Amino acid sequence: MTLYKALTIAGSDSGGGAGIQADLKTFQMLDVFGTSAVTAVTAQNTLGVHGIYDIPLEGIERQIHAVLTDVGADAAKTGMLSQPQVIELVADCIAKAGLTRLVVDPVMVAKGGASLLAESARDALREKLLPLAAVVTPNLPEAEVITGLKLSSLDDMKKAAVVIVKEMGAGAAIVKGGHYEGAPTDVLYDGESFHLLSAERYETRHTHGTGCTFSAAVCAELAKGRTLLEAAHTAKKFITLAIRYELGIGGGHGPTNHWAYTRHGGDTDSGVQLQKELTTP
Ligand SMILES: Nc1ncnc2c1ncn2[C@@H]1O[C@H](COP(=O)(O)OP(=O)(O)O)[C@@H](O)[C@H]1O
Ligand SMILES: Cc1ncc(COP(=O)(O)OP(=O)(O)O)c(N)n1
Repeated sequence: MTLYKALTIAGSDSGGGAGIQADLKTFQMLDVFGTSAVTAVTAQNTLGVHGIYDIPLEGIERQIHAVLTDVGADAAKTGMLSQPQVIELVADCIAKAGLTRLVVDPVMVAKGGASLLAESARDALREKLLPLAAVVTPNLPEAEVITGLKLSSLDDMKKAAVVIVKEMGAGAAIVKGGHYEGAPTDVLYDGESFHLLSAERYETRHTHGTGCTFSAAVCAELAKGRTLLEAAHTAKKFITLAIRYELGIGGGHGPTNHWAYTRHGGDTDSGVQLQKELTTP
């Protein structure tokens, strides 16, 4: 059996629902060996973020170096990067390592409202990291910040995806529709065509870490050599089931269920629709 490996460069969530913890659980459930470089430690639970402790730059660089020079990585993803210097360092490490299967989840704000990326880091994100990404996975508010566009329709989401790819140099973009009212439809643009990934919306407060889990699933599938479309389709099924089969943990925004995809017949039971769009915005 071939062993595939993926590296996550992100923040630690002590509550286990988002960040490094969500990424490693997702890699494991999708049969990919996970490694990590922690950028910041958060004291966090389902009720919110109670403290943020940044890891010194040298510590981040050494973790990435230790992983890449020995274990290796077939793909990598980034999550909470906190500060502009961290983005610059991570971009430099990724470029030097020649890692091309890179998923950038441009984490900015946690569900409870805590800021996970300094405003001063936004330019570095756009200029240094996005051009290295095979795919960028912003939610609606993140896509608005990155592009400066106001997004209130599927057509707007398509326009934002085009800007991220054509003007900012990312290989592809998946603008996620979890914050959009109605069915949670995500727009994938790969520089040529659009695909819509849609599913039923589940009314639940247990959606902490949905973005981390989704992007980690894309990363795991890319590590196995799947195409971006295949990876996004699996990731959408993974997150849809993880939300549907909620665990009911904690008194606030609880974590999603990382076991659900394998325990509930992921490929048959998710109800996810993948549709190629024939119109352009
Ligand atoms: N209530 C929900 N029901 C079903 N799918 C959802 C729900 N909320 C989010 N999703 C899906 O979860 C994934 C993560 O999206 P989103 O919540 O927008 O990201 P983030 O956690 O970065 O804010 C997307 O595929 C989105 O469509
Ligand atoms: C350490 C850490 N990283 C990322 C997030 C944000 O995760 P996300 O998947 O966007 O989910 P929500 O926090 O929005 O539920 C985080 N909270 N902590």
